[in-house]
This record gives sequence, structure tokens and C-alpha cells, in this order.
Amino acid sequence: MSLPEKIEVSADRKYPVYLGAALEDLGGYIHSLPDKVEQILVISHKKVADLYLERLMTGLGDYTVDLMIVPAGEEEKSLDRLSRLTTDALGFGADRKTLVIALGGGVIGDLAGFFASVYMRGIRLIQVPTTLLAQVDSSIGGKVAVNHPAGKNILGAFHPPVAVWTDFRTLDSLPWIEVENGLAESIKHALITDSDFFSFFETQADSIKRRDPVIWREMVARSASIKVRVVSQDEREQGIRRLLNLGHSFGHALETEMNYRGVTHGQGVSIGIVAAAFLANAKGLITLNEVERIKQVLRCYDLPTSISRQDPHALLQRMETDKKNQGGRKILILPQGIGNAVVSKECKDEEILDAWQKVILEDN
Ligand SMILES: NC(=O)c1ccc[n+]([C@@H]2O[C@H](COP(=O)([O-])OP(=O)(O)OC[C@H]3O[C@@H](n4cnc5c(N)ncnc54)[C@H](O)[C@@H]3O)[C@@H](O)[C@H]2O)c1
Ligand SMILES: O=C(O)C(=O)C[C@@H](O)[C@H](O)[C@H](O)COP(=O)(O)O
Ligand SMILES: [Zn+2]
Repeated sequence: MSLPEKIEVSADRKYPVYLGAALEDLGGYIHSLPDKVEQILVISHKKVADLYLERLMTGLGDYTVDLMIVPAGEEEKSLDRLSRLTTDALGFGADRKTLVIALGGGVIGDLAGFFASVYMRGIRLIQVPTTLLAQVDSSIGGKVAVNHPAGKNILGAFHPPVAVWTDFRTLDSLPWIEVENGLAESIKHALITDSDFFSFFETQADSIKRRDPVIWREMVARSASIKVRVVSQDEREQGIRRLLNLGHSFGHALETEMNYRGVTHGQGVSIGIVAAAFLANAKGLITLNEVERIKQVLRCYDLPTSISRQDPHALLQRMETDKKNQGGRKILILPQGIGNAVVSKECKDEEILDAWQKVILEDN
């Protein structure tokens, strides 16, 4: 077993992101923490716990560990589930010395993270991401949240973890549909910051699809490093971090309008990136050839670039609750060429509607 690579988020508080770590070694790391841990709550999905809890427990033998299983699905990022977790945690006697381990994908990371951020006004959290999306994106940066019927991630916090513990081997059991979600965020990272990394997705498609371990390691490491770099500069999303939201104003609108059914987060982001690219083209920020290049790379990984049976006006209305909006003005992230993006404060509703029309298929 090779030693994990350590990169560090350097924001208000520093914390390590271990890439290529072993689940079995997490206990040793927790023992080494300066502030003693008295008890551990592992929050996970049944499927993930069945696959990986035993490995995690190898290193946690000295601790009282309680497991809290959450049903799978975006709907579980809810206040109702938060309340149930709280009841269970109180039943287990969890206190301020308790550590939460989020073992799972982005849903578990966001939900368990939000629980950790508010339980007794905040307890420690370690993110153990087991999906590609969580390893390249959601486990890093401290954003945690639950949804509200009116909008996605409306109730949330910035609650940086003590550490991110990434074991690449957990990705072996991930179905392709879940891989796609991670690829959408990873391609987004490339599109906003690194044209060379964008070309990587064009040239390495065969290796990525065949899950070549060396190429996957490079992909996760490059993508996670971009996220680390951005959130280290702007943890609270006042400036550059907003670029990580490329495609999300559109994507979140779709997810909420469709009640989180029939569209995953990554699929919403993929369609959202294309809509943002069309809007950027209308503003002269990107050529139509570049828009086509973006669509091609997404399609190459089976990601959607359009959607049918949607009302653009309803989707525009959904964008009213976007967290980037200011004083009723919609603020959107737009690609500027490939490998660069800008915050656009000049987006009129008609322009946004036009962009929606370009990704909504006509029904016959
Ligand atoms: N906080 C952030 O910065 C941030 C960033 C991006 C996305 N997100 C959020 O992340 C969520 C999406 O996360 P996701 O795509 O990881 O979905 P997910 O967490 O719902 O996981 C997808 C499915 O994969 C299963 N799974 C997890 N690990 C597995 C493994 N190793 N093997 C087999 N199956 C496994 C899960 O049980 C689940 O059924 C959304 O709620 C999104 O808003 C948050
Ligand atoms: O970390 C960020 O910042 C991001 O925007 C990453 C996104 O991929 C992620 O989906 C995030 O949860 C979106 O945040 P939100 O505040 O727009 O809900
Ligand atoms: Zn996202």
C-alpha cells in the first residue's frame, strides 16, 4: 500500500485532504488528533456501509462507534432527516467530543456535514467520500446543506471537516451512472480553470471509460487539487469560489423543478454548463465551436446536453432562489473560452430564457 498524497486546504482553518488513503488506516489518524475523540457516529447509506464499514472499523476498534443509516436519495437532504439524525444521536449519547464520519457520496457528505455543523452548535466531521463526485468536489470546501421545497441547499453552512480521507478503491464498486456525476463536476473544474485538463478529458476518454487506475488517479488528484486551490483562496464564496457554481443556476433549477426525479445533480450540471455556454456565446465570451467542443466532451461520457418536456418560464422562476442572486438580479457564471470563466452580473431574463430554449428539446 503506497502512502496517501496529502494536499491541504489553507483557509480560516487548515485541513488535510488525503488522496489514496486506506479506509483501514483512518482509526490511526483519528488517534493522532490532538483533541481526543470520545465517540464516533458513522453516517452512511446501507449499500455503502455493507461494502465498506468493515474496512473502516478495522482501525476504529478502540472507539464506541454508532452507525446511522440514511435511505439513499436526494430527498433525504431534508430537515426531517436532520431531525431524525438528531434524535438518534441523542439516543446514542453523542456530545461535543463526538466525531461524525460521513461515509458516502455527496448526499451523505452534505447531510452528515450539516448535521455536524448544527448538533450542539457544531461537532467535528471527517469526510470519507466514496463516489467520484464526492472525491473530486463535495468532500472538499466545507459546504454542507439540506434542501428546502423552494430550492436546493437553501439551509446550509460552511463547516470545514477535520480531514478528507479519500480511498480510491471505493470507486471500484461505483456504477457508471454515478461516475458520470463526478465527471460532470470534474469537467466543470477543467472548463473554469485549466484548458490542458479539459483536453485530458478529450484525449483520455478511452482510458477513463475503461477505468484505468493510473488515469483515474490523475483525474481525481487534478480535480481535487483545483477545488482545494479555489476554496483555499475564497472559503466563503465571496469571489473566485463562485466560479465553481458554473452550470448550477440552471442545474439546480432543473433539479428542483423535477423534484429530484429523473435528473441527477451531475446531469443537471451538465445541461446547465451547456446552457451557460450558449449564454456566454450570446455575449461574445465563447465561440460556437467552443460550445460544440463542450457539448462533445459531455456527450462522450454519456452526460446529457439537453432535456425534453420542460417549461423555460417555470425554470426561470426557479432561478429566483439562486444563492448568488443579489438585490433581485441574477448572477451567473459563464465560461470565457475553455479553461476560464467569469461572474456575469448582466444577465437579463430574456437572455436566460434564450439559453434555456437552446437546451430544451421540442416535443413532437
Ligand atoms: N458540498 C458540495 O460542495 C457539493 C459539491 C457537489 C455536489 N454536492 C451534492 O452532492 C450530491 C450528489 O452526490 P453524489 O453524486 O455523490 O450522489 P449520492 O451521494 O446520492 O450517491 C449516489 C449513489 O451512489 C451510492 N454509492 C456511494 N458510494 C458508492 C460506492 N463506492 N459504490 C457503489 N455505490 C455507491 C449511494 O448509496 C447512492 O445511491 C448532491 O446533493 C449535490 O448537491 C455537494
Ligand atoms: O463548492 C462550491 O462552491 C460549489 O459550488 C460546488 C458545487 O459543485 C456544489 O454543487 C455546491 O453544493 C453548490 O453550492 P450552492 O451554494 O450553489 O448550493
Ligand atoms: Zn455541484
